[in-house]
Formats: sequence, C-alpha cells, structure tokens
Amino acid sequence: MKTDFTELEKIIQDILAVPEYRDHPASKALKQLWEINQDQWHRMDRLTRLSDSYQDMMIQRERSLSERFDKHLRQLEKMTRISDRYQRSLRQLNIELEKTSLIDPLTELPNRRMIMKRLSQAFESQQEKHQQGDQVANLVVAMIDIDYFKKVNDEFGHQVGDDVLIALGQLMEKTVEGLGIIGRWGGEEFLVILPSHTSAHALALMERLRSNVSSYSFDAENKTIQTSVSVGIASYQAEDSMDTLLSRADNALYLAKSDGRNSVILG
Ligand SMILES: Nc1nc2c(ncn2[C@@H]2O[C@H](COP(=O)(O)OP(=O)(O)OP(=O)(O)O)[C@@H](O)[C@H]2O)c(=O)[nH]1
Repeated sequence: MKTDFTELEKIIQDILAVPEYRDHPASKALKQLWEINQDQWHRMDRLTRLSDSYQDMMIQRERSLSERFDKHLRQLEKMTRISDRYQRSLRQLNIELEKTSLIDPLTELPNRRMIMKRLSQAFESQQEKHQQGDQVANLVVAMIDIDYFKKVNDEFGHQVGDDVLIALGQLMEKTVEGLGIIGRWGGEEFLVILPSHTSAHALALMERLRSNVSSYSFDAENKTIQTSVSVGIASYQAEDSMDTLLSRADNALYLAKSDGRNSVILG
C-alpha cells in the first residue's frame, strides 16, 4: 500500500494541534517520532544532493579529461604528420645530396668520387676472380684526355668549352654504354672502367671511342670545332693495386699524347 505522506503529515499535525492531547504520552511519542522522521528526511535530502553534485563533478571531470585527451591526440597526430613529412623530405634531401655528391654537375656523368667507388668495387671482384684462376677477361681502365682543349676555351670562351665537354661526355658514354662505366676524372679528363674485358676488346672499344670523337664536330659561332681524344689503357695484372693500375693507364695516356694525340695506347 502506498503511503500518502502529505495526508499523513496533515493528520499528525492536526492531532498535535489539539490542546487536550498535548500532554498525552501518545501525543508526545507521536511528536518525537515526527521529529525523528523529519530529521532523517533532511539527512536523506542532504545525501541525495551531495550524491547529485558528486555525480555532476565526476561527469564534468570526465568531460574535461576526455577533451584534454582528444586535444593531445590531435596534437600527436599533427606531430606525426609533420614528422612523417619531415622524414620524407629528409630522405629526399639525402637522395639528392648523395646524387650531387657523386655526379659531376656539368656533364652529369659520375664524378671522380663515384668513379673511384666503382673502381674499388670492380677491383675487389677482379682480385676474387684472379684468385679463382680466371685470367682471360680482366678489369681494364682507360684514361681519356681531350686534346688541345685549352685552345677551345681560348678561341670560343669557357661557356663553349663547357658545352663541348658536355657533348663529348654524352658521346663517349653512349660508346661504352652496357660495356663499362665512364666518369669525369677532372677538368678535361675522363676515366672508363671496363670490369671484364680482354685487352684486345678494350683496345677495340677505345679505338671506336677515339674514332667517334674525332669524327664528331661541334658547331659554335658559325665555326666548326674539331675534337679528338688521347687514351691510355691498362689491364689488371697480378700484384696490381688500384694506384699501380691507374698509374699505368696515366703513363699510357702520356705516351698517346707524345705520340701526336688522337691515339690509343695500351700500357
Ligand atoms: N670550359 C672548361 N674548361 C675546362 C674545364 N676544366 C678544365 N678546363 C680547361 O681545360 C684546359 C686543359 O688545358 P691543358 O691541360 O693545357 O691541355 P690541352 O690544351 O687539352 O692540351 P693537351 O691535353 O696537351 O692536348 C684548360 O684550359 C682548362 O681551363 C671546365 O670544366 N670547363
């Protein structure tokens, strides 16, 4: 049965208000009971309000924590994106840096640093091959120097000289393509590495390269520039170091120059 407290309260108040009942023990007990009830009701009310405000506080705290968490997450995502972008551009920069540190900017051929790297690799595999007794095809290097290049600069200017270097670089690269690697050794000098060639094959290839350059003519200011190269070749021999191999190619080049230029000599 549901108690109607408003009705009950009214009945109790009515009883307590009757003057004749005032000193009656039942009236006193009822008054006491009523006060206890009121007291408990106030306590319950306080507890309920306390619990409500505690719940509100917890909800508020949870919301603020969640907002802070979301904010940190967004910051973290942003930082990750920035870091990814930064790493990508750093990688790209490294690739470009590696490229520029190994490529000659004028001719876009491998520079001396790269050609030395490749020579060192080719030299190591040559030594392994040599130890296994394979001595038919060897590592061959060819030192190439453009003849009378100073005259080109003097007569047509440095810019035309640069253009001639680029054109000859491309022509020579085409000639050795698939057979070896050519790089700019410095100034008007180039170095060819042929990893596995007989001396006869290397000689024939360099003869073709010399012939291609000498039949090439460069047009500048309505004049034709005739070009030629001198080439010194050295083929790997037992006990060779990279230095002795290069030095023999250099000596052969010197002989080719002394021989009147536009020639190929196997040292
Ligand atoms: N335009 C241009 N000239 C260069 C470059 N590097 C070196 N040279 C020039 O190449 C010329 C080399 O001259 P020399 O060493 O006297 O040799 P050469 O005139 O070719 O004569 P031989 O080698 O004896 O046939 C010099 O004039 C250098 O200035 C370059 O990057 N661009």
